[in-house]
This record gives sequence, C-alpha cells and structure tokens, in this order.
Amino acid sequence: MQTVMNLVGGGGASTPQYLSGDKPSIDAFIDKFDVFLFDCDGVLWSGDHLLPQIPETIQMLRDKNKRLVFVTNNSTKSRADYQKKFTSMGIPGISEEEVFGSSYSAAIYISRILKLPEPKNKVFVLGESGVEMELQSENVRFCGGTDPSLRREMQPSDFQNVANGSLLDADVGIVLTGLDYHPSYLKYALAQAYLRQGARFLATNIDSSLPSAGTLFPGAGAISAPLIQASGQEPLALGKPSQAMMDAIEGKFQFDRKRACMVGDRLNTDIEFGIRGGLGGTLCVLSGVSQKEEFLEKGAKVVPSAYVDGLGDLLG
Ligand SMILES: O=C(O)[C@H](O)[C@H](O)COP(=O)(O)O
Ligand SMILES: [Mg+2]
Repeated sequence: MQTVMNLVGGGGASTPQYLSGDKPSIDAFIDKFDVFLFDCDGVLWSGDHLLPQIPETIQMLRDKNKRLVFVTNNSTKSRADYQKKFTSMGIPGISEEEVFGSSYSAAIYISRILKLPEPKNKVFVLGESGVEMELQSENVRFCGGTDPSLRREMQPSDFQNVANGSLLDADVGIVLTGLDYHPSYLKYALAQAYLRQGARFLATNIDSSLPSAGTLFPGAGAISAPLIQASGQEPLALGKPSQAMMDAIEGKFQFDRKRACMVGDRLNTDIEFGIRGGLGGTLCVLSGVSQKEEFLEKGAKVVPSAYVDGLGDLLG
C-alpha cells in the first residue's frame, strides 16, 4: 500500500469531530453532503450480523433525499448478491445499481481500460464467485476461481504438469486475486506460473483483515501475500483506496465530490479513499477495523473529518 504523508480529512479538519450524542453537530454534518459513499463490512454489518439501527439510519438519509452508493472492497459477492444480502439483512430498497464493489471495479478495469488483445486476455481468478460473476457481466473470460478441480491436495504429478504447461491455459494473460475462502497450493502454483509467463498481476483489494462476527479474519491481502512473496511482484489493486475506483464511481453516479462524504471503518482503505478522492468529508465508524487512537495520536497519517461509535449514532 502506497504510504501517504498526513492525509487530513476532507474539509481540512486536523482534529476530527466526534459526533456521537451531539444531534446539532450530526445534523449540520449531514446537511453538508448530497451523496454518501458507504463502506459495508464493519459499518453496516459484521459478516452476517447486522449492526445496530442500520435500516433506520439508511431510511433517515433517504428521507433527507441523500444519494447513497455502497462501495465495498469485499469481492466475494457480486452487485446482484449484495442486493439480495441487503434485503435478507432487513435493509429494504437498495438497488443493484447502488452497489459498487471491488470485483466490479476490477472487471470494468480489465474490460474497458486494460483491454488486452485476444486471445491472451483470459483471467486466472484466485477468489470467489463474486469476481467470476462481475467478469461475466463484462464478458471477460476467466478460469480458476471456484473451479472445484482446484480445491484439492497438490499431487506429485502436478509439479511436472505445471512446469510443462499441460495444466496451464494458454489464453491466460491476467492473474486476479481477491478474498478467497478456498486457497490451495495448486492455485498458487498455477498463478505463479502464469505470472512467470508475463501475465498481469491485479487484485480486487489488499485489505489485510476482514471484520466478521465481531472480530478479524484474514483479508484479501492475506490471500495475495503468498503470491507476492513467491513471484516478487506487487499487484495493481483496484479497490479502495484506488482512485481508479473513485473515478469510475464518479463517472457512473455523476456527483460533486465536495458534496460527497465517504463513510467507512478502515483508515487505509475507506478514509484514505475519500481524502485522496478530494471528497468534502470522511466519517470513520468505530464498529469495525480501525480504532480512534490510530487517528487521534499525534502525527497520525490518515485523519477523518469526523467519527462516530456506530453508524446508528447518526440518528442522534
Ligand atoms: O479482506 C477483504 O476483502 C476486506 O476485509 C473486506 O472486503 C472489506 O470490505 P468493506 O469493508 O470494504 O466492505
Ligand atoms: Mg469496512
């Protein structure tokens, strides 16, 4: 992750404003923005556990005619999957169009920006179905991923077959990593072989950890780390804080960045994303990964404009 010196919250506040329990300040903060970009894991839910007062808070912002965009780095689900998750979690009225995930960000980067020539433009996926569905939505060919034949022990013959190329797909020109709950030595061996052949190395995101069930688990960055070590290469990450993602979101939703606020639980993805994007504000929610000490300490690298203990605190 590129280090950035002293990224202070949009609006240039050096000391972030604590909003919880302060209704007048909350209302004044909300009134500054027309658009809210919402992170998901650690802000709306922790895995399958919905955090307090989320549906009411979303409804309150809707009632104030605020535009909402759900910007998640979690690549395991597609936009359609997220639409279903919102509904199943009791958050009604969220459309697929309001979701912008890192798997979608990666898919449109590959199909609309990278645009590798046929036939060597196929993607070897180290990730879950969300990546596959978004690549499909952009007509990008792929292999690997949820292919059950790769969820097995490495056999002695596999070494030879990777080395002689018989296990490789000649059309692969890109290796794309995301959060994979089924990594295997065979998958890593194939990915490394493709990178040695000159394939591009991309990642949906490289978050080190995943907030779930109230604690932290290995994140997408922990999944790509062995491949970074083995190949000696660093992937281009297309999720937050990548500004390629911010440009794509602005392009799709057309908004004034100064009237937009990024809401997230992680400083080096969400808050950095909003600040580097020149948004009018950033709000850190302390119900996920980052702790307030990280941005209140002297010389903190990334400082949000404001913070709350939980998103529901915006109800005042
Ligand atoms: O490891 C990951 O992929 C991340 O922890 C997870 O995706 C974060 O999702 P977000 O907080 O951006 O919704
Ligand atoms: Mg998060």
